[in-house]
Amino acid sequence: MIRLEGVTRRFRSPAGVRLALDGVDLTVAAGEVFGVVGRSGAGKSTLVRTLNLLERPDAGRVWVDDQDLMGLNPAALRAARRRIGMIFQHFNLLHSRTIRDNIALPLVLDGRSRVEIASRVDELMERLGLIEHARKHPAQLSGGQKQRVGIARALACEPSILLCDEATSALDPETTEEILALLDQLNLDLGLTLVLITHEMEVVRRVCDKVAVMEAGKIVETGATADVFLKPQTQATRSLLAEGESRTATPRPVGGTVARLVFRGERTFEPVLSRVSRETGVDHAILAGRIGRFRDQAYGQLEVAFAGGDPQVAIARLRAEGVEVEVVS
Ligand SMILES: Nc1ncnc2c1ncn2[C@@H]1O[C@H](COP(=O)(O)OP(=O)(O)OP(=O)(O)O)[C@@H](O)[C@H]1O
Repeated sequence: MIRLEGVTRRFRSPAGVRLALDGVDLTVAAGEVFGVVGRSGAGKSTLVRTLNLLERPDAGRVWVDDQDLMGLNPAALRAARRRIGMIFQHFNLLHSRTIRDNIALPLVLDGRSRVEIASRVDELMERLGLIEHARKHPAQLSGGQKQRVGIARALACEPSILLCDEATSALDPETTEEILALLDQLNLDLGLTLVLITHEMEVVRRVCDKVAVMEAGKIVETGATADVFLKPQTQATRSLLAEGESRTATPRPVGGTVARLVFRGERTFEPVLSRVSRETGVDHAILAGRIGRFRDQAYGQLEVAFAGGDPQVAIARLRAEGVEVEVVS
């Protein structure tokens, strides 16, 4: 479990004082996959670096597994940090060392015996499909393979938490999917708590149970990913979600009632809209739409203009069928 209370971090530079974190409260439950999103400069990296005190807050508290990290002496903090692994956008591997030695490094620093190190590294290379690369150097591996090495190294001391700072941002879409599937599996197999910092909304949709949206050093919205993404409450979230949306054209103005419909789970695959149309005599034109998956459920979003009959009757029927309806105009 991770808990931040009133965490504040200021940076002083010739340009003045920058408030990177402004009284952040955050709770991440054990075993959760938690995403943190926001624009460049919102404070995401600073936030994730406070979780292991790589960045020491100026004010506030940081608890990890019921330990107050700010109150620990240096030796106790080093021990606590072993329970918190971290992976990075550019992998941060040692280029002069072999893959095997890169993975072994945290165990060597922790003073483990040679026998224990050998057996743990073998186990990690096996789990992450790296056996054939053991004697290679990082430069000989693809981006996806390097991130696997990063993950193996981060898992070496059996952490309960893995912090992922833009871990897929340097990877192509196919490799991103492969690494996300791996993180998803590690969460399920090991009960590992994951905190993912990302600017890619699709990453959050794909793997995160919960999400926090940051703006100017504050968390402006947080909750279950499906709730936050399907019913955003702040402009910051709406504009992040709107980026990369493919709207071929601004819809031509239409008369009548326009509504946004949200289908979740099994509803996504049922012909609810056409059934309601047929039974109520209310037609609809589809103005915009999207279907996809969150980690735990499918979803569909449609913007429709109702035509003919009584739109209120159709809306009441859709709601009775479990479709969420928001009337736009
Ligand atoms: N070491 C530092 N010295 C001075 N200012 C800093 C430092 N680290 C971060 N900042 C400032 O704090 C703010 C938050 O930065 P941070 O890197 O946490 O944002 P971010 O959301 O991770 O952005 P990005 O996605 O671009 O990495 C920014 O205004 C940044 O310029």
